[in-house]
Amino acid sequence: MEGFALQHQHGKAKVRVGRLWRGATSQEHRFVEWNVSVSITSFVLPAFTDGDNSKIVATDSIKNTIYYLAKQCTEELSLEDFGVVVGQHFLRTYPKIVTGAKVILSQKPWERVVVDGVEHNHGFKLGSGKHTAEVIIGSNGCVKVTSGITDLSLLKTTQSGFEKFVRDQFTILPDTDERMLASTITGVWSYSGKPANYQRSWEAVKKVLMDTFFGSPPTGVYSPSVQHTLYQMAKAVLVRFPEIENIHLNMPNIHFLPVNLPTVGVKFENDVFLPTDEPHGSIEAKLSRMEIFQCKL
Ligand SMILES: O=c1[nH]c(=O)c2[nH]c(=O)[nH]c2[nH]1
Repeated sequence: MEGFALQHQHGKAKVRVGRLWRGATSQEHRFVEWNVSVSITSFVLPAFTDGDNSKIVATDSIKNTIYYLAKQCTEELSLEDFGVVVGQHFLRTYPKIVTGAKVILSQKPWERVVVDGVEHNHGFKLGSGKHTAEVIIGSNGCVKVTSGITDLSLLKTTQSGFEKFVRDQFTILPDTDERMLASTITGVWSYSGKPANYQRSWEAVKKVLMDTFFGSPPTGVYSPSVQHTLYQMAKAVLVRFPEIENIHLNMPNIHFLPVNLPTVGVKFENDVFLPTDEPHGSIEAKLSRMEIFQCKL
């Protein structure tokens, strides 16, 4: 091809879908709001090189297919399972054209409202922490699923410090064993095997992440750094869920700056803060299971 190599894909990005399941017998409505992006790899090189569109599945058709498949899913299903349905559709419908599909999804955190301790049949409010997923399907039908969470904003007002770090001529920050700890967490984890229920699994992972960040309600748990807390959170997930093979956590350290007003005699006593968004500490890590190599003697 004219001495060049071209890698290409096409699809539709950010297709917004609301899906309501009304329940045949109960009054209880189930509702999700999804954002779906599909990207397919296919034999459409002539479209790029020669203007021959004859093998292009139109991105408009891809968008319409997403709505069609949402309609076909008459039973409630998880974000991940819908991603698999969408990806497999294109490979199965066009086996001679489509060689792979990548589906990136997110779910708005609508959650059922509870009124006076009773779950509402059809009332929802926005919660925190957005469920994300990515499904990659190869030409051999092999499916790779990752799940994730974004915008999980957590804050604790004590049981956090940062001490004994490198000191040089640029160091102003004092050691402290008493500070706020706040982060807006993004996490992505991959499954080696399919969990019984992706949505239940996602909720359980979110709970483990939060419980580990905060520690027990009365006393909490001391965090000597964001790094250490991140590691504890990631480790707790891998220990608790054998079907998860790795987890990547991004935990910006969102600073609450001490307010001192010396001219009027106001001294910071961990009471009045200046909340900030930027700049923030940028701390991320991926924890994976070690592969165990067995020697044959
Ligand atoms: O938990 C922290 N980790 C750091 O690496 C760091 N750096 C910094 O200035 N404050 C903090 N806090």
